[in-house]
Amino acid sequence: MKNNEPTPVHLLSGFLGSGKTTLLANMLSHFKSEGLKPAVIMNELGEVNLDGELVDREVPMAEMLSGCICCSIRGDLGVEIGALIEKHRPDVIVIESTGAANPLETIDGITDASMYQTIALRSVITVADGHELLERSKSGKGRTFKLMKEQIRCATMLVLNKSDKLDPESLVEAQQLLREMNGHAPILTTERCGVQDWSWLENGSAEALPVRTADKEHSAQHDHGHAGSHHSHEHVMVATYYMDKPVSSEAFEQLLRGLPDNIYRAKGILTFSDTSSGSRFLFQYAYRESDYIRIEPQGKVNDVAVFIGEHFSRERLDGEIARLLGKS
Ligand SMILES: Nc1nc2c(ncn2[C@@H]2O[C@H](COP(=O)(O)OP(=O)(O)OP(=O)(O)O)[C@@H](O)[C@H]2O)c(=O)[nH]1
Repeated sequence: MKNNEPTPVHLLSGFLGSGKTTLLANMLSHFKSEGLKPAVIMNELGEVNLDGELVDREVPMAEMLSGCICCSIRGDLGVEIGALIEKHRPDVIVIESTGAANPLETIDGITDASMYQTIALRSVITVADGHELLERSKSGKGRTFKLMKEQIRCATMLVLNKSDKLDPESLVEAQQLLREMNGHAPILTTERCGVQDWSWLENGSAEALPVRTADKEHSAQHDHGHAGSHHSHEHVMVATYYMDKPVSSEAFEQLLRGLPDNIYRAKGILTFSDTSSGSRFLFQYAYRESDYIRIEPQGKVNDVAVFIGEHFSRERLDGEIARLLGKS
């Protein structure tokens, strides 16, 4: 991992018992076979992490117990990520959320963390138990089904697991259902999450959920690395820009005012060039309202702006940020 490159983060979501831990174990073997050093954050609602027992003991792991990362212990996520990076310098971090977690809230928690840590959310992988999904879709209501749908909708990669429990006809039905709920994410059909080709971890999903720095040189490298797959997915959810210098507060406010409606949330930490020297602000933007709080962060904290929305044009935002930084 190069020093200034954000650590990629993959979020594993999926309903209780769908096969998340099975997939996690397979993912970790894959990373290790590539010579990469993974680290894991596991979240359990209970007091003990039983799944942790199933995962390779050599892999650094933080356990967040007795609460759900999407709500009660969300603030701790950044602290845990920071501690993992500091102590183990992993090449990649995988977060397994509880099956009960609301994925949008969890994504929000990760982007909160990216204000304090140099990380980049690269993919949201949702595991679905095909049989369970079909059963629940037949009744078509209830909170569980709603949550399942939400987890599927947010995914940049869908794993349709437990294919052994479905006859060929039901398998096609389950695939179609996933496609209806999420028109963008590729679908992998698996038994025991036996993924054969992991290449999407390095590129496909990263393009679907681009998180990049505003640094030109870095972007150029990034673009070069992924040449050819640039406009294959437009389902953009999060765009993160690490700012390498102060920006004008007026120009920034203008950028926020000009955001399209499908970018509904933004937040970050910025140093403004037109306020008294060294002034750093935490900004929040939601539902077209922005809010600034003056802060004095302890230790090294990046200037960063995170934008969250659906299907927005990343190119346009890239351009706006470059202009803000006086780079175009
Ligand atoms: N039949 C069948 N069972 C599977 C498959 N994949 C996983 N399982 C089993 O399903 C159970 C749940 O798998 P896990 O990987 O623990 O699922 P999880 O999503 O992490 O579960 P929670 O931690 O409870 O949310 C385990 O007993 C697995 O052995 C599959 O493809 N087919």
